[in-house]
Amino acid sequence: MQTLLSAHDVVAQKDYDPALPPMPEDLPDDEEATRIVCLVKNKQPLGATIKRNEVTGEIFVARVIHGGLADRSGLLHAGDRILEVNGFAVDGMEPKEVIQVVQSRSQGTIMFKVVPITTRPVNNQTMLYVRAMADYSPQQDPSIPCADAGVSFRKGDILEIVDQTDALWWQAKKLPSTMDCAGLIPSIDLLKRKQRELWWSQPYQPHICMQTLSIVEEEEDLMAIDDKCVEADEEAFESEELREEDDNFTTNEEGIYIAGFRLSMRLCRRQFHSSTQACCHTRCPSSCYSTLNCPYEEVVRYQRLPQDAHRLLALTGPSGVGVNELRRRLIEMNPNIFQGAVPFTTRAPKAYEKSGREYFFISSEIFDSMVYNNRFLEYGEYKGNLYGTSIESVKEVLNSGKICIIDIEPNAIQAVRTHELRPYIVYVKPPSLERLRETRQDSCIITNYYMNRSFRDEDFQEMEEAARKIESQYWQFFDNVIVNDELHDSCIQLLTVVRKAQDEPQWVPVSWIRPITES
Ligand SMILES: Nc1ncnc2c1ncn2[C@@H]1O[C@H](COP(=O)(O)OP(=O)(O)OP(=O)(O)O)[C@@H](O)[C@H]1O
Repeated sequence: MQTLLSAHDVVAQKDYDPALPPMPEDLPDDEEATRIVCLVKNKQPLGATIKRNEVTGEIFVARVIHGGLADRSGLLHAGDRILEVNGFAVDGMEPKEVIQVVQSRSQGTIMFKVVPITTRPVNNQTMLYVRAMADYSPQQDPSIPCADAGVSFRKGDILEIVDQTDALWWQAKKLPSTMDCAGLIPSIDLLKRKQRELWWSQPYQPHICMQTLSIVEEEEDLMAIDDKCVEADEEAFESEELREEDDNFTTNEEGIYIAGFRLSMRLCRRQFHSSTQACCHTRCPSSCYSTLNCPYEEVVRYQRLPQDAHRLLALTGPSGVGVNELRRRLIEMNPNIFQGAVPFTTRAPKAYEKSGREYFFISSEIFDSMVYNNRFLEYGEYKGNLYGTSIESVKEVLNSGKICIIDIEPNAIQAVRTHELRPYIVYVKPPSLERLRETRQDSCIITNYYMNRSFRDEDFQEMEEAARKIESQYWQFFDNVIVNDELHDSCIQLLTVVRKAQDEPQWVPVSWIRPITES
């Protein structure tokens, strides 16, 4: 017992605090209150940046990175003035020289003598989650205070913003993250400014959306030339369409009709997708100009409740990649669960057609008024008739309790992304050229001019090129990506993705959950 007590006394009398330098005796009365901060550093960075007052030469802590060593110590704060590092007076030094002093002690104890900031800003910020709508690389940004402290991100990445106190540099973590430590990202204003500078610094390069428009014009020219060399005349073409529908798209045994696969509708969308991007600045939604307005989109985690309507499933991809094939297979496999939306048209019904089954047949006046009232997700013209997929058609399927599955041109994504449809957007990506050649040997495509012809090498190259353009403009909007290599595997993948979309929490724009009410 006595040994135990004496052991206690020995331990209790020992001094475990770090040995601080003795207080100088000749301290002037007006000496500022200083704090000695001792940090034991392992290999990880200190987690703070510094800046120099160019007039006085004084060195200050510019920011403390959330979750970093300095932050976790709770002893260093943005605005603290650094007097000494490991006994070296730093006033008048260049920030680089100060960093060298810190780095010379890559591990072990570092001692800072600081004048603490008197009024520390209260951090009353709530956590914010955003989806990046642009790419950012700190290593290529000469204006970042410390490139090593930066977080790089790609379009579509989810960022957890933990600090917005600085007007220029926010602190964030890229999710999913196992790191405690945040990093620097440009604030929304700074990123907008950077994008604007990039935009205006390339005045002679055609902007992406303008390129798309010129492609459309080219296609229309081609169409005019090709009218002379189509394999079949219009009638024969129509009858091909009829045969296709007889084979695949009539009522099946249970009386379920697969809507939205009609050839004219598909061709009109392909030809006239320019109608949703009439003007670069106002309508080009997702590319160049609008990302300047919103480089970060605020998002929340959303879990659909069993009683809620299903989320719309929208497939998109370059022409010929297999969007329709995947959609058709999904509906055929589970017609009680999946259904397409019935499109509208101004063309006259054929003898075998029923309104509300193949199409809703309406007059041009009604069609125009629906366009005027923004009731179409997509619309266009083909051979003098108008075709379009309406919001109501989609809602009708969703309200019936089924999952509505549609395919859209990428430039219709913005029209689909509304809180009432809450779409889950799947991008169908082509595999490598080699795999396209191997897997599409027995497949046929429908081109603007030929009904069913074998794939050619130039089709694959066009597909790859189109995929590159789509990805560079729209990647941020894709909730999931399926590489359509082996068809069977892609179908299984799509089924898994659908289950995820409906039953697992997903990041969605905050405006879908808390719609902005106009006052
Ligand atoms: N993974 C695949 N392997 C082999 N053939 C495929 C695969 N996916 C699709 N196909 C075939 O490729 C052809 C084009 O597919 P599909 O009609 O679905 O294209 P799409 O993406 O809808 O393009 P578009 O809208 O321009 O018609 C079809 O004959 C289809 O059966």
